[in-house]
Formats: sequence, C-alpha cells, structure tokens
Amino acid sequence: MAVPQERFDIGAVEIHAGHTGYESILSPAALGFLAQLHRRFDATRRLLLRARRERQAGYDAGGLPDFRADTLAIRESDWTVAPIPAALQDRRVEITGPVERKMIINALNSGAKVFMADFEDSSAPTFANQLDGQVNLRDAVNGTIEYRSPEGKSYRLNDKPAVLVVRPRGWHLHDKHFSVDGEPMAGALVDFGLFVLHNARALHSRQRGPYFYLPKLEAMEEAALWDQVMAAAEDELQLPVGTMKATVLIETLPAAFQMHEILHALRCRAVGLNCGRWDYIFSYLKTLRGHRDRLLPERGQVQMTAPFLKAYSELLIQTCHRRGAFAMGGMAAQIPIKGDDAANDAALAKVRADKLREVQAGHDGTWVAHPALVPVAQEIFDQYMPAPNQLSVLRKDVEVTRDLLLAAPSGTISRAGFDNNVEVCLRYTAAWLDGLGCVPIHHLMEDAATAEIARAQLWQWLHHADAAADGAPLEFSDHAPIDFALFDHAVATHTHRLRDSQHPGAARADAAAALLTAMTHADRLGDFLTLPAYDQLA
Ligand SMILES: CC(=O)SCCNC(=O)CCNC(=O)[C@H](O)C(C)(C)COP(=O)(O)OP(=O)(O)OC[C@H]1O[C@@H](n2cnc3c(N)ncnc32)[C@H](O)[C@@H]1OP(=O)(O)O
Ligand SMILES: O=CC(=O)O
Ligand SMILES: [Mg+2]
Repeated sequence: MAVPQERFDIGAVEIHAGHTGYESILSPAALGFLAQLHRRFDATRRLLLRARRERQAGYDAGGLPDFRADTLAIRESDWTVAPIPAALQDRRVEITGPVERKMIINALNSGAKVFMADFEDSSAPTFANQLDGQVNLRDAVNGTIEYRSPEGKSYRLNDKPAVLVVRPRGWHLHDKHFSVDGEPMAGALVDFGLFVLHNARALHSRQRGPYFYLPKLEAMEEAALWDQVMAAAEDELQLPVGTMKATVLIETLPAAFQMHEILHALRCRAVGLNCGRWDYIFSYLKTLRGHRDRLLPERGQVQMTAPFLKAYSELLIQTCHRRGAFAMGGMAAQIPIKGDDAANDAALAKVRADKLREVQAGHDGTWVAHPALVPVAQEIFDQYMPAPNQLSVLRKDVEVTRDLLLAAPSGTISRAGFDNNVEVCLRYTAAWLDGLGCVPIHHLMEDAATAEIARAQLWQWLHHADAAADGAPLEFSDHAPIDFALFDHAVATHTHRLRDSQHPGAARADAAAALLTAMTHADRLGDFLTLPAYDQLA
C-alpha cells in the first residue's frame, strides 16, 4: 500500500515483545499510524472509561439505567442512517470465529453471507494471536491465504467467500505489547489501526469494506469516538468519508437505553445493531450488581424468551428499522455434537427454534458459531425472509418501557447449575490463559461473554446469599444454603479434575482457580475477568 510514510511519526510506538516475523505488519508506516491514533484518541477513551465508572457508582448506590433526557430530540426526530452498501444488503447468516488461519478459511468458505473475524470475545489476546490474526486477515483480503494441516489437508479460499467484517477489542482493554509516550495503547486502536492500514484500500477498491463490528459500547459518546477514529483513518488513507461501515453490538444494559443515539452518532457509517445476548446478560448482572431484587436464575434458564430479553431484542428491531439499519440476531450457544445423533438432533433443534424466533420477530440476519450451523440457520431465514432483509417490518406494535428492560426473570438455582458455573468459568479461564479464547464445554460454545455470565452469577449469588430482596436467604432449589464453603469445594474439585484432564488449559488450572477464587471472594464484582487475567497472559 502506497501510504506516504512522511505523514507518520515513525518509531513512536514501543513494542514490548519479540516481533520477528511480523515486520511487514509492524511496518514503520503502520507504527506511525498507530501512534497517531493513540495521540489523537486515547485521552478521550480514558475519559469515557471514567464516565462508565461514574455511572456504575450511581447504579451501585441504588440508581437504575434509564432513557436519557438530553437526547430526547434524537429519539423523537426523523432521520435515517446512510445508504447501506450492496455487499451488506443480505446478511441472513453470519458466521463468527477467532482470527486463526484455518478457521478464517473455513469461515470464509462456509456459505455464510458474512464472516465476523473476532479479536474480542473469542480471542485470548496474546501478542502472537493478535499479530498472526493480522497476517491471516491481510492474506485473506489479498486472496492468498492458504493453510496445510499437520495431517496434510490443504485449505484455500473458494470463489465465493463471505464478506469480511472485523471485530476489534472493546474500549476497556489495553494492549501491554504496544506503548506510545510510555502509555499502553488501547487494544481496539491496535486491532483497528493495523487492519485498516494494511487492508482498507484493497477492500475499498473491491467495494467490500472495510466493515466492522463494534463491541461492548455503553453510551453514544463511545460510538462517537469510533466515528471520529474511522473518519480520521479515512482521511489519512484518502478514502471517502463513510467508507468504513459499522455494526454495533448492543450488548450492555446501558446501551439498550441509547440505541437511537448510538446509531445517530455513527449515522454516516452505521449499518445495523446486533443483539449480543451473552454480554448483555453479563452486563445486566454487572450493572445491577448492587441490586438484591434483580438476581438472575441459573444460566440455562435465562433464555431469549424471558420478558427482559424479548423486550431488548424487539426494541432493537424497532429502532433499527425506523432508522433504515439492520437488526441482527445473536448467537445460539449450541454446536454440533459428534458421535451422538440424538444429542446432535436436540442441539440443532434448539438452534432452529432460536433462529425461527429471530426471523419471525423481524431480525434481518443471525449469527452462527460453527460452519455446520450455516445451512441450519439459512434454511429458516430463506423460508421466512424471502427478501434480502426485513427493513419494512417496522414493529410499531412494540412498546418497551424501562421497567420491562430491567425486570429480572423468575427461576431457580440448582446445585448442578451452580457447579456448572464453577466448572465453565474455571475451564474457560484456564484455556484463555493458555491462549485459547473459545472452547467447547459440554457441547456449548464458551467464550469471554458466556464465561462472564458464569462468573458474575457466582459472585451475585454468593454475595447476596444472606438475604435476597425479600429478606430471605438465597438457597438452592432443593433448599440447601448457598455459601462460600460450597464454592471453594467446587473450585478445588474442578481444579483437580482439570489438572488431570486433556482439556485445553489443563496446565493453567491452578492459575485459573486462584483468579476465580479471588474475583468471587472480592467485595465488589470486578468489571471484566479478562482484565486481571491479562496480567498473566504470556
Ligand atoms: C458471545 C459471542 O461473542 S459469539 C462470537 C464469538 N464466538 C465464536 O465466534 C465461536 C466460534 N466457534 C468456535 O470457536 C468453535 O466452533 C468452537 C470452539 C465452539 C468448537 O470448535 P471445535 O470443537 O474445534 O469444532 P469442530 O471440531 O466441530 O470443528 C469442525 C471443523 O469446523 C471448523 N470450525 C469450527 N468452528 C468454526 C468457526 N466458527 N469458523 C470457522 N471454522 C470453524 C474447525 O476448524 C474444523 O475444521 P476442519 O474440519 O477443517 O479441521
Ligand atoms: O458478542 C456477542 C455476545 O453475545 O456477547
Ligand atoms: Mg460479546
């Protein structure tokens, strides 16, 4: 790419890792570009993170999220997002996955309309994972990506690859391997900056991007920061304003109250919102961590049909379609089960039911976690969505109130549900510490978002066990008490089992146990598991 190097402050980024083999990705132009992004935007990012902490302090003191008074005009006035490019007009099935070389090829070849290449929930951000991911994506964009497995199987792109959409890390994560002026860079700016510097022009020349999914936003100001970052990158790379397009995950409780505002902040480049259900449930737990009257039942009982989740997804559809943007569905956690036809049929039936609910509600497309699920989701969307999208389904019937968005569903906590949360959190954290960001556990896809639900629930149940809202102690469905002794015992049991197993992360079982124990015993529910875990990531 002929980026004029004199425009960049070359050498301004310090790299704290051996980077042999990545010289072409970490070129002087790329490092200069990263330094510029950091100097222009990182102070604002830090202010926005401080604003998150201040809002959370209000929720911890008894306050609740609400629709904003100062943005009423944005919600009530008529406006739409900019026209959506042809490459994104039909997004009925999107496959997601980590930026690992073989999986990128498999995902692009999967038959899905879109591949969301993930530097976030399904990535453990080791230096090698992030940088290999950049190499792999550059080769994929160039069409030269190939892979040969240890068994000798060859992989290359077919002639109809999915459209690439990249998800950089969220605003909350720093990257300890890159610093500018002595400050660590934002992971989001590293992922975004390297990707656009190496691929934006090639994608633009083919009218295929660059396109992004933006994770874990909590407020319209955070969306506005992304808009400024993208506008600055377009300027530097001499691309027309609005070339870079964004689909925003609505996956935090505060963001559910600002859907119009988030689309408005990005209106020259927003193409849709997505129901990131797993982080949304985690965010519900975290935002309301001080509210004893809003405890959630065990993970398996918190379904998208629960009134608070149904309301959130329907509000998202109504909001998007009013603004001419796509309302994307989310991820069912079931994955194919090998060697057990009955269990596999049951898992696929759950995926089908989830996709049917989404398409009938008015979603324009959905996510799948595995190539074998592409035809499953596609069959449902083809049957119920003959047009490329459902923008004309306005859902004027939907009336969502603050109370509905905040209403905790009823349900129970079983000993098995408690124990499963300990096991999932422990095994996921261990795998993450070993560099794997997404793993199958008991035939479900587990990533940073799903594991966070398990962690947050354990904290919530244990810290509110002495008295829930009604003053009665929280107990299991068989009336046994929920207490820390039980938790400590479950951690010890699962750590022992993991250590002796072949599961991913077995060698990191003790480190994962120490982290889970410390975070669960702490007086305050920590913001993200991946923040303290990152200190231990090689
Ligand atoms: C909450 C959220 O943020 S959701 C978004 C983030 N999460 C994800 O993207 C989940 C992505 N999915 C995955 O990582 C995997 O499917 C897992 C870890 C859940 C299961 O992985 P595995 O147990 O290896 O699956 P399995 O053995 O059935 O894989 C079969 C083949 O499909 C491939 N495959 C599986 N999932 C994917 C995927 N998402 N994308 C591309 N290829 C995939 C495997 O590489 C393997 O390929 P091969 O036959 O050529 O060797
Ligand atoms: O990112 C998706 C989610 O469900 O979380
Ligand atoms: Mg998420």
